[in-house]
Amino acid sequence: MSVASDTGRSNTREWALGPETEYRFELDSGTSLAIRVLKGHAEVFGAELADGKYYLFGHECKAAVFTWQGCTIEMRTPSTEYVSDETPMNAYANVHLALEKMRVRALSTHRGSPLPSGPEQDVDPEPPRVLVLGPENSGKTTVCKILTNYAVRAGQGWSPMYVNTNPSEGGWTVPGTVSAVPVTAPLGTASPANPLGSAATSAPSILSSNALLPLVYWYGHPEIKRNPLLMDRLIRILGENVTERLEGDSDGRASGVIVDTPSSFASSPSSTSTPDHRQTLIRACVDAFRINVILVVGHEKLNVEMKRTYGNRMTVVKIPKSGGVVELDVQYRQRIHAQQLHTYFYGQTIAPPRGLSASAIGDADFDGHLAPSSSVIPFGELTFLRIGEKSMAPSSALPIGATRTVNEMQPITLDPTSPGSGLLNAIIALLALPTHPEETERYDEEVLDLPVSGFLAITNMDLPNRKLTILSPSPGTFTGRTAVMGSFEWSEP
Ligand SMILES: Nc1ncnc2c1ncn2[C@@H]1O[C@H](COP(=O)(O)OP(=O)(O)OP(=O)(O)O)[C@@H](O)[C@H]1O
Repeated sequence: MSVASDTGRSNTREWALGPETEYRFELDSGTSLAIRVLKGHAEVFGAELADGKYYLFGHECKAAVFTWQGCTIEMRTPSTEYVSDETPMNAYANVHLALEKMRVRALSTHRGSPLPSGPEQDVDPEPPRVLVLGPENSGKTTVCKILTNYAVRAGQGWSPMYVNTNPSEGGWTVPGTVSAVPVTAPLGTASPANPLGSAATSAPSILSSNALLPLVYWYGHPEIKRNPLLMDRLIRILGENVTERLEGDSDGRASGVIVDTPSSFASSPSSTSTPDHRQTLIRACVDAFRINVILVVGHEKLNVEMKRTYGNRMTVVKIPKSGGVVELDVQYRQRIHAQQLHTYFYGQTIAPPRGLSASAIGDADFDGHLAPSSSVIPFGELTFLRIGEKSMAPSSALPIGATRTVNEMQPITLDPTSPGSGLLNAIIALLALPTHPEETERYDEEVLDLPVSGFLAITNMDLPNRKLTILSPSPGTFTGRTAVMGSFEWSEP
């Protein structure tokens, strides 16, 4: 049972939540919410809330506070809110237990310890490498977060590798990327601008104890159909790097891999002229991350299709979609992209709701302010590239017999002096330096395989003096570096 009561203090309310219920909320633009647990235990998408500590939510965050045994929570300035006792948490917890068993067996084998007894005694123990698929707004990212957070909280020292292959979601950096990171502490949910918590690259030092250093590749666009070939290549290169990293780390390997995917992997794009690349991209993920478990969130047809394609060599399980998942529309997603870009450069700041002072919050949550650096550099200091043509029809849409002069993966050097360069206000990815210096001059397709060391925004172009102004998270020199443009634009808020 859930009971709300007014505490008498302005804009403060208490909710008593019954066992296995969740308090769901949606924040309007410009509002924030502070929640603390007064009694019992509660969690947000698998991350436990410490007793008595205020947790701030902002930037149109939509989330839920779930409790297994019941609890009392207090909140300030609630907006859209309701309590539900119909959640899929039991099903998700069962999946977690099954994955946990796989981890324990994989680690025991590696350490040469006897395997825990059970019917799987004869099966070669492999850690869980999980691919999460589902249609738009099915809650895939939330499932990935819950499973990752439960693994981290299991007290076994697991550090599951979280892989984000959804370029529409910023993950730890900016939208337009694919990334991976071994997670060692529960992933928070304060703002959709940081859907997986903060990363070390842009997090202030006060958060660094919890900071993550993701491996990031730049795709450059929010939609997969823009350049599926590039996406395929990035997934494979990310997979190679993840596998390489885990080879030397047996405990990390036993923790397994959890891969979040874009919704376009689950449903064909509506345009009839666009070839259906989803099967190819699902296969790219399966191969790249050596997937052995596929979770399909609430989609019977996809579940059947996956069982038919992969059922003979791995576990394919359909899991229920939560009734709490919010339908996010295109405008919301665009606002969040802008917010994510802003957060990357300026940090995350959530103003506490009215009536709650900064000292009551008592930590960095409410002010993760960063100071980016703006510098003026000559045109020649950076080499600018774009991958493929600006607007490119898929190969299948070309007239029969026609071949294109520029392919989807060809890096094209951009001339900042040319009026159509599109560089003004572009978000650009600064590529990591090649490990072999003799490769610095290569602008062939291999440049695509370089990870990103950071992102920049071009805020001004001075054509007469051949200079541009660049916003970067921290001061630095860019001489001789290569930067790749995508389709994201910077706008000062
Ligand atoms: N139980 C819940 N209660 C309230 N909000 C929720 C709940 N579960 C998920 N949400 C919210 O619903 C939104 C969509 O969820 P999520 O991002 O997990 O879906 P998705 O399937 O990964 O989305 P996409 O279509 O971008 O692939 C998010 O804002 C998330 O925080």
